[in-house]
Amino acid sequence: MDLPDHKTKIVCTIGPASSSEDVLRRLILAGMDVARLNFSHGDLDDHRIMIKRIRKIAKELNKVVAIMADLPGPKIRVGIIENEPMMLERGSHVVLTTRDVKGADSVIPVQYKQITESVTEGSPIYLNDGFIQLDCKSVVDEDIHCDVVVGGPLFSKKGLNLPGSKILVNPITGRDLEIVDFGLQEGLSIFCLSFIESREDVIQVRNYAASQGKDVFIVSKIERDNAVKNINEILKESDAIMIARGDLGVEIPIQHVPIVQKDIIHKANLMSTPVITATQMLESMTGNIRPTRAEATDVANAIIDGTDAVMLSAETAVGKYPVETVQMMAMIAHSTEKWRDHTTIGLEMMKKAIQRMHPTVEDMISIQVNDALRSLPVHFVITPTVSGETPRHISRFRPDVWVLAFSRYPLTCEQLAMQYAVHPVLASEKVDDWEEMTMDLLETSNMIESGDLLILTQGQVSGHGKPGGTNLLKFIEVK
Ligand SMILES: Nc1ncnc2c1ncn2[C@@H]1O[C@H](COP(=O)(O)OP(=O)(O)OP(=O)(O)O)[C@@H](O)[C@H]1O
Ligand SMILES: CC(=O)C(=O)O
Ligand SMILES: [K+]
Ligand SMILES: [Mg+2]
Repeated sequence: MDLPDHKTKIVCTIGPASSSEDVLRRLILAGMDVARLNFSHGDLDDHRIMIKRIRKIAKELNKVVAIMADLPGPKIRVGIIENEPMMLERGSHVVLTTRDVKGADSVIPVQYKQITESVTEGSPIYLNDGFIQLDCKSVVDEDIHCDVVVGGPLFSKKGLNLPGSKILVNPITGRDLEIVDFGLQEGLSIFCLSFIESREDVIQVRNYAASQGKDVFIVSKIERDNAVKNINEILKESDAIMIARGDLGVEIPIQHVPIVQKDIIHKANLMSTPVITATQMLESMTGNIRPTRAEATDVANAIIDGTDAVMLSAETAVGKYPVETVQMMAMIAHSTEKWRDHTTIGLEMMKKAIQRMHPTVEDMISIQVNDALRSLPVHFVITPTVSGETPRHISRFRPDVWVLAFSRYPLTCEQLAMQYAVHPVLASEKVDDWEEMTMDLLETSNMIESGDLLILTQGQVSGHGKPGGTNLLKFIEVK
């Protein structure tokens, strides 16, 4: 068993720059915990190949690497631009059209047919993550006439945002459900829902999978104003949250993003819901070997805010330095986490907040484990788990020792790969004495020595493998 020297988890978007076996292997060795497949790009056959390849290499390296399918949702995109990039000049006039044409001569095709109903005179329209801004002047049949307020180069398939306008399509599209079918067939369980607005959207996908007899792990992407407003109800229904700052930073005023990030992370931490901070974290490393000071600080601040995982998009999908970017992220995490160990303010705040919210037995166990970690020189926390609940509860306090989560269930291990300070380990089906098994493993891996102190959490032996039953805390001194 190899433990990294940072506890923040790293999510990498896989794309042309990272799809070879060699790069994937180096990404995993550099610290990739979760591979994100963005189903907005590539076809299902490409994704099938990637799933097989990632699984094969993870197995060779004996490492849990989760695969996360990010569904397109109703993301609006421009179509194909003939001579890329199309340069949009400030003050000039362009036409967005739903006609089936290629982009040329200031005419830009858009795939979302109802855009002509969504916008009216005065509606702001953003392209390419908000870098280009248009102002709607008039809608004539299938054409939207616009002034360019902020210009720039436009490439094919870039996103289009309409903050403040009503989007006339359900956040969960037919295409999304087809991809869920595909993912379930390929043995995936983790799905990211793009542009959701309410708990109903999450429930729809969960019920859809349940109707096929499958459990899914849902990562709700917060990238619309309504999702920010409905964060409490969305958190209750979701298994994880992603702060998808790319679209979020256009859908809400960009100056609100930092505080929304802190607020959502805090709420997710209290509920033991893992949270991923995404987009532009080390963006300049797409082309450069070093990040900017602001980017390095952004990664560190997200960790200090309490994020479980940090995510790379273009940096690993299409960047020049995918492996170096992951190494950089790991170094920033390592350095930042060392600082966190010197503060207990977070622990006290978390304890008070949890005690105000009707704590359960599991909440109290997690508080006691973390209290013990502050007072005693504990080496590891060992949490045999069925659903992953116990390690998640303990992890939310951001402990400075590893929580070793042993599970018989491969999907539980994958789902724990995005959890701060939790190291999932796939255990054999046959284990019945967890204490004996884990002690043997730690000894043979030379991870413990005589006199070391460990904590083991245990549930009632019900024989049903029913999750949620952890009610014992045991201190073990290594003989
Ligand atoms: N599988 C892929 N194939 C080709 N390019 C990809 C792939 N995945 C990502 N990219 C590229 O990397 C960039 C950043 O990736 P990212 O996943 O953030 O996509 P996005 O298009 O901005 O949309 P989203 O809002 O869904 O994240 C994209 O603009 C795209 O050019
Ligand atoms: C990741 C993503 O979808 C975003 O940042 O918008
Ligand atoms: K997507
Ligand atoms: Mg997005």
